Amino acid sequence: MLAKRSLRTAGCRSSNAVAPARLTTSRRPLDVVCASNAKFFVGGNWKCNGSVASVRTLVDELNSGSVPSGVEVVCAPPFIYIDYVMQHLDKDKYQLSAQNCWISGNGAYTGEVSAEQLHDFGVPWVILGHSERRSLCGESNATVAKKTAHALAAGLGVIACVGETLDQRNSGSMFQVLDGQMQALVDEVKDWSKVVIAYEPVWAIGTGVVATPEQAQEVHAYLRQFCQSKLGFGVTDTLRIIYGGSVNDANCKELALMEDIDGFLVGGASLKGSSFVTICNAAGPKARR
Ligand SMILES: O=C(CO)COP(=O)(O)O
Repeated sequence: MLAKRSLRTAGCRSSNAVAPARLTTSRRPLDVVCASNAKFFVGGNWKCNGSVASVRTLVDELNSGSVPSGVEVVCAPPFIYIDYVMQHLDKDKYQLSAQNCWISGNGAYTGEVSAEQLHDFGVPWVILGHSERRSLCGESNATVAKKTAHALAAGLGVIACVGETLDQRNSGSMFQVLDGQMQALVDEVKDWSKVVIAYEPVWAIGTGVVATPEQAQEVHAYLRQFCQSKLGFGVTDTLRIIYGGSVNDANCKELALMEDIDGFLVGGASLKGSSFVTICNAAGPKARR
């Protein structure tokens, strides 16, 4: 494990929020590290939501919204709607992402979509290691890391997700869990220039219990220092570490102010065009031309 620091866990935003229990560790404060110099990054993970009609409406809403050119915005529809979204979403504002891909190339893998196929079809990004795939589909750290390396080799950019459960946070194993998830990636990934790390605490996903800006900042700084110690400043200078978990149009600005938050991965609020566009505009001075 890396440096030691204390965790502040009070102050969740939702009235029906269940705040993760307070805990302290004997961690030392982290060295100050610089936040990423790359563009602010906002991803919309539509998950397994939508219909032909609702996707059409969402695409229209997104196209009518104004997004700063200094923010990189990526939308991740379910596979079945990618073609429609590719045809109709404004490419000047939005890029496309898949939500998953297979661990290797084309072959006898019924029901899967390969990174090579995504690249061939013109999809530049893929989300890998989302906690829903880890918990519901049994994807291990090693699987996620191998998928990431394969997708990068196939030419995709990867939004690689990490994050702890509430039990792990409360029992004090959060940093070990994050270390394990990150180390697996460090072991497999050779070129980090097309990797975005999404810190998504599982207890904040779809719960309305957003991490406080301080909670998110603390983990982002930890992850950045982890990468700095393993990969060097050359990588962390441009590595985006984005936050996901109950981000919405009301809480995004406050989170975006934190030094080490380089963007967001948005679930529920990405299904409403106006909310997602507001989140894309939360970068403030972090939006780089
Ligand atoms: O899982 C998420 C994005 O990948 C976050 O989902 P919510 O924004 O709905 O909490």
